[in-house]
Amino acid sequence: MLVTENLTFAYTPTFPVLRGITMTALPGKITAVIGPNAAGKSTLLKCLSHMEGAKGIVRWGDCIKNRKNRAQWHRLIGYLPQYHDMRTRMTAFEFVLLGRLDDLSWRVGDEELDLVMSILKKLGIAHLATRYVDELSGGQQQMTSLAQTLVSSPHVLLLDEPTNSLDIKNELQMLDRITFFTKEHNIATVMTIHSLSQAARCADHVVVLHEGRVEASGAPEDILNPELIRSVYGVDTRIIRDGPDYAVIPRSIAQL
Ligand SMILES: Nc1ncnc2c1ncn2[C@@H]1O[C@H](COP(=O)(O)OP(=O)(O)OP(=O)(O)O)[C@@H](O)[C@H]1O
Repeated sequence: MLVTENLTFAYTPTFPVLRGITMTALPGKITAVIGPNAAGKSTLLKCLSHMEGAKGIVRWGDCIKNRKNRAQWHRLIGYLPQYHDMRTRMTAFEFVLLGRLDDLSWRVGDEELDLVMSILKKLGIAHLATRYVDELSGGQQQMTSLAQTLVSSPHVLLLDEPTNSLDIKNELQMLDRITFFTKEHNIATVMTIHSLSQAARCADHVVVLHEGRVEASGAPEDILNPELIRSVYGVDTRIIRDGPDYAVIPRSIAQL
């Protein structure tokens, strides 16, 4: 289980961005981190990855993240940032293979090549294998980056707005594949996402961040209600639930 206890972080001393975050993310489950712009969602993922150090505790089982075990921590984590630079003359296959860099020697074995191809197939992008990544569309680049993140077989998957720039079909496909890998490989997935409807649809657990604090957390159906959304986002909404379908419909800016 990924655990954070009282996680506190500031880019500049006078402006704390994360203020005592305590949360857990279970293997085989998707934890969606939601909240308004600038709430601290991306910063939280950076602090869970090897990128930023923070006060408080981040641990995976008995392994507590610290400066000395950066390499070990790096191997546990697959991190897909919000923005990734794909301006490189490399095929999608080569780009994904780079995700195995820690395990590659001077010769790339058949096992590595098969693994890359199998991930591309499972993500439905095998047809992109020989295309240059700098010539792919935003959505295709997003999928290719996810493949690179998954190919290192992480225990924890940190996805920062993975559905950014995807059309509705690819958004569904992306979320379904994230769900598949999370369950199939028993990964603890933590994902930031702006669509409350999609968060409700695919997450097992939701953490609501507001001004760097956890405002609420729990199963989507237990916590995503118009009162909470009004107080966190300042928007009046209507929620429609019909079997597995869950839609959060924004109606107007709330008069607070
Ligand atoms: N590198 C940085 N240096 C200084 N301040 C930063 C830096 N990155 C983010 N911030 C600030 O930290 C706060 C939280 O930013 P963060 O990107 O974590 O929010 P977010 O919830 O992911 O927002 P969004 O939904 O807009 O992506 C914001 O006030 C932002 O301006």
